[in-house]
Amino acid sequence: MSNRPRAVLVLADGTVFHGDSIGAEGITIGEVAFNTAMTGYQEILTDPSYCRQIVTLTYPHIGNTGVNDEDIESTTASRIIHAAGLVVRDLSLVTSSWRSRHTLPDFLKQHGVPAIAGVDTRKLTRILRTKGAQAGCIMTGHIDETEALRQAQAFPGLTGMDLARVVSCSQPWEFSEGAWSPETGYQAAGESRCRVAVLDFGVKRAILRKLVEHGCHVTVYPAQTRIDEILAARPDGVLLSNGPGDPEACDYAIDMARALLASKIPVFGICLGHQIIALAIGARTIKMKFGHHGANHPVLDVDSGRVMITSQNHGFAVDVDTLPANVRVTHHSLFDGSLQGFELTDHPVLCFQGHPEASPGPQDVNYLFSRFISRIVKNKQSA
Ligand SMILES: NC(=O)CC[C@H](N)C(=O)O
Repeated sequence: MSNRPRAVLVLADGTVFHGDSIGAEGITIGEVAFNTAMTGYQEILTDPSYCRQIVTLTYPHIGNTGVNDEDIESTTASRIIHAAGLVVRDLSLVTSSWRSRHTLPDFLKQHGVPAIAGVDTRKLTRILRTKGAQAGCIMTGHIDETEALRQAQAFPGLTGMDLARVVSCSQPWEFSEGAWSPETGYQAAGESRCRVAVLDFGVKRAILRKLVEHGCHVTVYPAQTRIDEILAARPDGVLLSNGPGDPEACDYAIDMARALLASKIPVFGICLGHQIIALAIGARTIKMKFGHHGANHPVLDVDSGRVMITSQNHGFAVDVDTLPANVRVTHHSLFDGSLQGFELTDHPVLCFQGHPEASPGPQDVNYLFSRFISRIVKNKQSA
């Protein structure tokens, strides 16, 4: 037994896991999700899409490379870690990376996020896979298991929760950071070829960087920005970002997307953005049993017949049976057949459920950014 302070993770079904506290002291509740990525705990913790979720990493040894200043996905200085809590099997005793600035426990403490180590994450994952996603509570400091169970059971669940407006920025702002290289760090934006408006539902920095890398001048807008304000800025393309919570609860974004589709501006929807566009055209979304969270999910690119290994993080999905006739399915999951990508036959719109920007994960579907930019260039030429 270690001499670290104790912690418990209590699931809403009453299962109790004992372990060590490796983060902030206190209590946190959220939906417990498991992520199978072998690397990238820093990107995962700071991805705004994990708001109100307690992340369990199935890879057993976590913290080895510490935390650096570059791999933070959050765009807001006021909230760096978005995950509600962290569950790991084994915390590395040693931190080693030339970029490391903090240890993982120090980072968690600094940002007030409770975390537990020493948990049998295989057992936990099997429970989540078998019974489906459920709420949980991590409690550290003074531990009262009955109270932790009460709190876990009181979590209302992510269905119906609009979290995009919670994590979004409050003012429009410009982003100009390009790709990272070990020699130069993040490169400054070069000359821009087009102007892209990004609707921030909880956007990851990696998405913004990809746009800059492709020669876009990027303006980021709050989730509830009115369509007139976006169109008044005359963007050449619009990106609807990833984000946390239930897409169906984002009625303002669905209305905005519907109005956007009435224009002929090229649109790219990623993850929550993909779901919002699907809702705007009359399809439905459903809560998945335990979602897709990982960096090794095979997805079929229907056009090329090639299998892409993708980064995924979603708990809701578009119901493929509710798609209208003007949808052309471009990608589907080879794990469970769920919809992964579509285009519209009557509008330059492309949508992807996974994460083409990776971060963490493979870069196989990076080509969607080039496709979006070539649509923009084509549209500009024909205007
Ligand atoms: N990464 C995302 O954008 C997630 C989208 C949505 N919140 C879901 O869980 O399905």
